[in-house]
Amino acid sequence: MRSAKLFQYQLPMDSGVILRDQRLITREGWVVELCQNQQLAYGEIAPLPEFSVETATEAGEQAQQLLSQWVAGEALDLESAFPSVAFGISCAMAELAAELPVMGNYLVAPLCCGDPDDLVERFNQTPGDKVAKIKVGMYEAVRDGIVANMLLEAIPDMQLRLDANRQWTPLKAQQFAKYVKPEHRSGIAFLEEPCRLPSDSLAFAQQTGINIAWDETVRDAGFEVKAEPGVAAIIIKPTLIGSLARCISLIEQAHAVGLTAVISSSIESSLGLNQLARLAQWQTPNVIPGLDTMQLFQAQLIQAWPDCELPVISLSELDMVWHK
Ligand SMILES: O=C(O)CCC(=O)c1ccccc1C(=O)O
Ligand SMILES: [Mg+2]
Repeated sequence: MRSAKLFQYQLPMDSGVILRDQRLITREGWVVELCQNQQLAYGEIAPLPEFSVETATEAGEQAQQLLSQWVAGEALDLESAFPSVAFGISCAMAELAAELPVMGNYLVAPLCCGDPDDLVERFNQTPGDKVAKIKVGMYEAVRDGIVANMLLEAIPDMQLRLDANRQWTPLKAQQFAKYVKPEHRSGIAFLEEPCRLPSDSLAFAQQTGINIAWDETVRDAGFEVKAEPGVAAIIIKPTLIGSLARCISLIEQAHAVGLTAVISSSIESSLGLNQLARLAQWQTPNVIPGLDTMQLFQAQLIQAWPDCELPVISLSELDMVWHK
């Protein structure tokens, strides 16, 4: 016997969360509940404004269709579903089948704003490799270069991940690189998407010896996982990519050609973030995931994130919008 429910959630965000051109005041999404033989399983469907192709409304409508099929015992075609819907439903199905292991990797790469004392303190509080991430490309490229160089000098045993989100022209990317001393460049684990064009990013990596990672490019039509000089990693944001099976296939392809795969958040609530930590522990056990996004919220959802003190909104407080 099967039944399914869909709940709607809205969570208040911290005041300063900007997505591309838009301030994100509330995070909106859906919680899927699957029930089979009295066993319950959950998943989160949360298209990210400015990043997802689908809206929350469209995702909710498609989720209802797919959940109806699931209740009727039909096979689901998640590969043609919206990525956020495919991810949320496949997570709930994997939980039900006890395929998604319970243990998570909660050692996130701290998102840091450039203060080395801040980072040193965070590293002192957490075990594991020292890996941090900074966003670049928002201010002067030269300033970004100086900050990166300073952090690498201050914490020599740290691996730094940088993320430019395609903000630089090739010239600006060069200006950045000029300020990172050659001896520090190996301390950069990777720089995500320096330039608008992937070909410019590749040329940058090969000219500067700074490794890059694909993030946006992974979601471009026709993307193929392949080893290329200067490419170290691919970033997997499941809510933007699709089903667990699709994410795992990309991870396996990356590993097969010697690339690192990094599971990363699309600003899911604590519910989805916990599942991402579990996916990371399962499929990329030796890689610190990019999941330091709880700090962007003012509340958690259903399941708390480790050591996060924000209030937790329970399932019974959500509106059930559909059930079958
Ligand atoms: O990757 C991380 O460490 C955090 C997540 C993150 O950076 C992100 C989250 C949502 C949308 C875009 C981005 C981004 O890569 O800039
Ligand atoms: Mg990015």
